[in-house]
Amino acid sequence: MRSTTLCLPVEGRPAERILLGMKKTGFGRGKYNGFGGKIEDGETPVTAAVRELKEECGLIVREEDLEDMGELMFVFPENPELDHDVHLYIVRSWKGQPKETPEMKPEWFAVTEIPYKEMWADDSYWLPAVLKGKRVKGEVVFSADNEEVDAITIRTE
Ligand SMILES: Nc1[nH]c(=O)nc2c1ncn2[C@H]1C[C@H](O)[C@@H](COP(=O)(O)OP(=O)(O)OP(=O)(O)O)O1
Repeated sequence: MRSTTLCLPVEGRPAERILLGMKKTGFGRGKYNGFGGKIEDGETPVTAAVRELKEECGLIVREEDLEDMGELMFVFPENPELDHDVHLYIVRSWKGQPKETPEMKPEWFAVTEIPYKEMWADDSYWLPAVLKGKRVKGEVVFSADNEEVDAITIRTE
């Protein structure tokens, strides 16, 4: 099973704005999402999160500026090869400006205007808690078409 990262740049504490990216290629194409991807051999979740953020939207962050917001497991019963876990991070400090890359088109949203209908179906269950500063741990089971949530267990800390 693969492990991935998902990093959410935000402004404000509590969060007032969030940077999301419209994914242009690969898994989750056509959806707004945080920035991240597979943890490669030899990487830690944190080093992978730093690399992916730069690759996908050009922001340069320090490892110590990543706030660990927990871990989620995504299960696709009809496509077990898609099963993966994701290490979640929030970051509030970076260098550079968000820029469009071949993978993602970044866009700022007020936290009151997050486009949940154009995001992965699980996000509306856990993202509000994470934006309030709560760490989450949980599991999401997707429907046969990978578009709906069939079951979800989220614990907040
Ligand atoms: N249900 C879900 N909800 C969510 O909010 N993010 C999800 C998600 N399922 C996957 N993701 C995120 C996690 C991770 O950042 C990304 C998937 O990473 P992958 O490595 O599979 O895809 P990529 O096409 O980005 O590949 P690489 O960048 O080449 O590693 O999508």
